Amino acid sequence: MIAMIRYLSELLDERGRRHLRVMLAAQAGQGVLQGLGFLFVAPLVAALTSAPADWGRFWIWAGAIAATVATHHVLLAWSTSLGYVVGTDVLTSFHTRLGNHLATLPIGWFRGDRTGPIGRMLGKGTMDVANIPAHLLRHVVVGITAPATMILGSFLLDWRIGLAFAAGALLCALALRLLMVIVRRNDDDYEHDIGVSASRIVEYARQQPTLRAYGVLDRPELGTLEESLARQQGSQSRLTIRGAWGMIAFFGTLQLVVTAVIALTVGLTLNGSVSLPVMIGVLIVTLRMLDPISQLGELAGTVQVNADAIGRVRDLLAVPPLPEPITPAEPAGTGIELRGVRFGYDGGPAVLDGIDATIPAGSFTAVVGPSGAGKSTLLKLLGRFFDVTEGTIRIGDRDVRELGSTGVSRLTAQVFQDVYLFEGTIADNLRMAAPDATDADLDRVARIARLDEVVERLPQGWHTRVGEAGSTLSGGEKQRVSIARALLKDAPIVLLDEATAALDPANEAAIADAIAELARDRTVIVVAHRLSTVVAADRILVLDQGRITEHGNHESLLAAGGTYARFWHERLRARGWQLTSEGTS
Ligand SMILES: Nc1ncnc2c1ncn2[C@@H]1O[C@H](COP(=O)(O)OP(=O)(O)OP(=O)(O)O)[C@@H](O)[C@H]1O
Repeated sequence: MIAMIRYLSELLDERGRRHLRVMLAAQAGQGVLQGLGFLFVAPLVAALTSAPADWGRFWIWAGAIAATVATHHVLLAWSTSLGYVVGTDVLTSFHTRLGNHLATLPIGWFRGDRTGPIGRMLGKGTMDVANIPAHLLRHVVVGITAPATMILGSFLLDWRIGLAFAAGALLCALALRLLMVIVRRNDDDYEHDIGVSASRIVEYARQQPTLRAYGVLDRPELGTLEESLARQQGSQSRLTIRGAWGMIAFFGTLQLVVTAVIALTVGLTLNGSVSLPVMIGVLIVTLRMLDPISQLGELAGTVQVNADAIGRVRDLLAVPPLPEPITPAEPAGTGIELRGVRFGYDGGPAVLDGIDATIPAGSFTAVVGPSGAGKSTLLKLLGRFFDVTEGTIRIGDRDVRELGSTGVSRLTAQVFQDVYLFEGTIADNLRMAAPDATDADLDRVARIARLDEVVERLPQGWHTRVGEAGSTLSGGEKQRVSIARALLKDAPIVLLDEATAALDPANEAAIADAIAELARDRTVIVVAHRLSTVVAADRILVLDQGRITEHGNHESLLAAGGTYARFWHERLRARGWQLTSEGTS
């Protein structure tokens, strides 16, 4: 609980932390007053049952009880409204901190399988975290401070009963801890499974055309969607059932403790060592204590689930951002130099293993190699989707880490295989690259990228919404939009991952022309899959198992008669550039 409060306060700014402190103090005050109110019953009964009745003392204690009840209610109203204030503070700060942090994470971190968990964290997770100060903390704080006050007070009534209460409280605390551990373990599994099935559902909906094209309804290697939903249901019912067993254990312990204390008190009263008013006071305290403690037990599962949500937010906030320079350096040119570049995903084995290459400014470089050689990874490192594990990548004589992400993004335009077009018109999708671009600018880049013929064909031209046009735009046409967008950005370096999918001859020729245009006065690095692109390149880097095994131009590599030449002749026969690992053996 202390850890949960500490995490909460980490999420808040100074004003929010002040609100949180005041709210906690008010709730603790509430608990103490509740405990005192019931403890005061014993002296009140003693004043009433003394012979003769001591009305003076009776009214003093009755007044004290009335004052505690009234103040308790004032604090209750105050802390409840503060709870909503802190909940709103947490919500605002949560979104701002997460949003800011996500913006600093390496682009490569945003893998498809993270969509589900992030979506869930920003939706349900947000509400879970805000729920803690708004609804839960009061019950937790009062559930601890009220019984603690009553237990301490009971030592004043009779030390033996006080000791029994203290031992019982310890047992109840252990049972509560057990309940929370059970919930935490099972909630972790449940959250994992629900994140996986959320990602699978999104994938299932998005990838229908591919799945149907191959006559399957699912990706068997990942298990069926039904299986992932069944796993989620399984972990949900385990959470519920095991949580229920934890609750039974907790409430059983509580009942046992209450029965033992009552039996002890009655026994001590019967043998004359405890007075009747003390017995009545203890009985009232014992029964009243059940209320906040039971609420604590009932809410323990929810508290744990919400505390887990905070834990996940902390984990996400702990993902190291890409280090950014305080003052980004200015590159002298757009030549690229890679020295001893090594990289492995998530600290795993090296996917690129000692890459050395020089890519002169204004050159057109094609990267070729078998599937899985590391070609796309190399492109991603050049775009600073990740930082290298070892070595350096320099643009214009400056390490990309000195240029910062914004600097690298300003210098590069990226055209990747999976062209993502945002909801909006074709013009909107292009203007993402240059919001102030005029219609004439759009027409100019469309001509170069051969997008003009696509726009002319569409009934609403530039104003065709991409959502509607999704079905009418082919893969090649989408890549033309992407190339036009890169042209509009007018960045000096273009990173292009050529589509592997087979294109019709018209699209293939259009894209080849567009790439040639792109390369006219820019530094272009293409992961090339088409023979026409490879031949057009000034330089070819042959990548195999994370290393550059050959480099040169088409003629020199053919003449060398090595891997490239073998691939070239094979692919020429196959009419396409689809290298496979087997080809190298
Ligand atoms: N996000 C990722 N996390 C972990 N491993 C990855 C990730 N992306 C790629 N890899 C692995 O890195 C290796 C190189 O992948 P990369 O996509 O760079 O190869 P490639 O040469 O571009 O292949 P292809 O031509 O098939 O696209 C592969 O073994 C791949 O499984």
